[in-house]
Amino acid sequence: MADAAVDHTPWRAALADLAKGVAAAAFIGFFVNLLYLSLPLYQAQIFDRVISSGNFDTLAALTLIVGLIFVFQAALDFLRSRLLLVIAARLSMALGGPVFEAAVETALRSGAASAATAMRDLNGFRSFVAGGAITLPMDMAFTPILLVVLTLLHPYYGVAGLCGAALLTMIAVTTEVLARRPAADAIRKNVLLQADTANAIRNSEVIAAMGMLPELSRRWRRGQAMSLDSIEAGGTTAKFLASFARASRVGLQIAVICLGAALVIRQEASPGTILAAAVITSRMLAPFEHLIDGWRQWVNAFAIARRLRDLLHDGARIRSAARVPVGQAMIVVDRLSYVPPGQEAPLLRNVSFSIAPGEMVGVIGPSGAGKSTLARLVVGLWAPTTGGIFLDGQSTFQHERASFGEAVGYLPQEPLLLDGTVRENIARFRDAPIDDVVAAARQAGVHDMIGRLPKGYETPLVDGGARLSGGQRQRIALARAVFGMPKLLVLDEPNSSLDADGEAALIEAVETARASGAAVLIVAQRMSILNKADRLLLLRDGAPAQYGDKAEVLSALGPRRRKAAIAEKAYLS
Ligand SMILES: Nc1ncnc2c1ncn2[C@@H]1O[C@H](COP(=O)(O)OP(=O)(O)OP(=O)(O)O)[C@@H](O)[C@H]1O
Repeated sequence: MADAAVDHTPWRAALADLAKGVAAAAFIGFFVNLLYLSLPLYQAQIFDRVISSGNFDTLAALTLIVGLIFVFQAALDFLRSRLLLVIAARLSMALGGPVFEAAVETALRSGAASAATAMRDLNGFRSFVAGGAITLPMDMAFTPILLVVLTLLHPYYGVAGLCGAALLTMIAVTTEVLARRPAADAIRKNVLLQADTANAIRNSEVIAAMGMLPELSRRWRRGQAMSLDSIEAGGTTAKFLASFARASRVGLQIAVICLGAALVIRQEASPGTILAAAVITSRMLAPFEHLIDGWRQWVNAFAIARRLRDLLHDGARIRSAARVPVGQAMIVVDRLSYVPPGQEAPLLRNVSFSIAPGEMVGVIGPSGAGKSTLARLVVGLWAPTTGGIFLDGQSTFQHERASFGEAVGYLPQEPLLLDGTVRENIARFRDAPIDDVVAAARQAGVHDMIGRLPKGYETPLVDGGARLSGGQRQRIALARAVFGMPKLLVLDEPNSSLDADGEAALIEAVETARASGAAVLIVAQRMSILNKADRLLLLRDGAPAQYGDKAEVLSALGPRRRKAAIAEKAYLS
């Protein structure tokens, strides 16, 4: 795997942009915090100057100044929040596309759940940046200044503030230690529960038809109870310690007032310092109180950032980024073996064959022999473990996807369509002229069927075309596969849902593709289409049992399969 292709650009660029934005927010935050000091200073002046002198002009002037300061401070505070919202949106915009692409790519190897996690992570990271927690370190960085002011009022106030900060930090650390495991457990169980829900919704027809809902509902409620248990276990501890922290902050304020009163009685401090010290202590301890919740958010944000970085790294690493147009429709499969990641037994062993332009090779074999696995490897969804698959001399796995996709048509065994119109689906969501779309539909023999849909080519499809019949879906997916006259056509059981008419249309579509010089690989059970193949490959347990001339391979199939082929031919004719 070419490490030279490693691309950190989107992640690094987004982090650099984030760092700049956060630095600007920190700069504004410094003044927001600084201006808060005007309140205790105002209080001290009122007590020590205005009340003793009884001067109303001084009172009015001080009040006006402090009022203006607070208006300015509120404006700065709003500016900081707004800036964080903008940075979060920019981060989302910058990473959205790359994360989406990497998530879809990763789903090929790690399944749909990991892709869904990636999109949730991106959202979580955006909320973290937009929310208050990201400013926590900035607010805490102001603590030394507040401590100095407290100490200047009287060293004992400084000592009290320092003790308060230490106590609240200890509470935050204890909360993190005690609640971390149950919180992680609750998140894990909740993800499973969500997957269970999505699965049930996807299979709602089967569930309703066979009355499986009560049992599934019981299973879901068991999962929900377990998830709630974990939430409660972690939540109770965290809530108790958060209440304790809140009470401690109020208690510390009372302690500072009490300390101030004692200092005034002993004439070591002026009365004005009492309220000023209480307000500054409260302000200084606020971020430490939020540390209990903020800590968790920072830990989560770090975990999310690591996952997103790895996802973008892995997603970008696996394919080449350079466009290489496919010239000749020559596909070569060379001593191909495939072992799925994390497994030991190979699904395919030592498979070799080639297809020249205009040729067709059929793949047959019993269920589970590895036919679909071979089709997926040929279109470069997975990386071969050993050996290779080359289209026009380039590895089908490493090939840059857009230029590869322009030359390839693929019809998977379970052809799902995407949400969008029939036209968009056939055109693979490219901005293609309608003539090309109609040409592909005609080639797949589906033009008339589309004409009978409510809005013809503009009919919107939802849930992967769930409201179409299996045969309709398969034929629209065939039109999508032959769209743009691909040079390599890989069809995995393209006739599994087709009637005789559909089968005839399929044969015609494949013949047209071959006549235009396409190489065709077809996985099929029925002989009608296989009769058109130049050569057959018989797979058994992932290994080639027979490869070559059609008649030779069929003779190796045994009498039962031959009899079935003859009966099928009679039915179709
Ligand atoms: N991602 C995967 N990880 C592990 N095993 C897999 C994976 N995909 C398929 N398999 C296994 O590989 C074997 C071959 O599957 P494949 O779908 O290629 O068979 P097939 O010949 O197409 O069967 P059928 O005719 O029933 O479609 C099966 O045993 C299947 O369970």
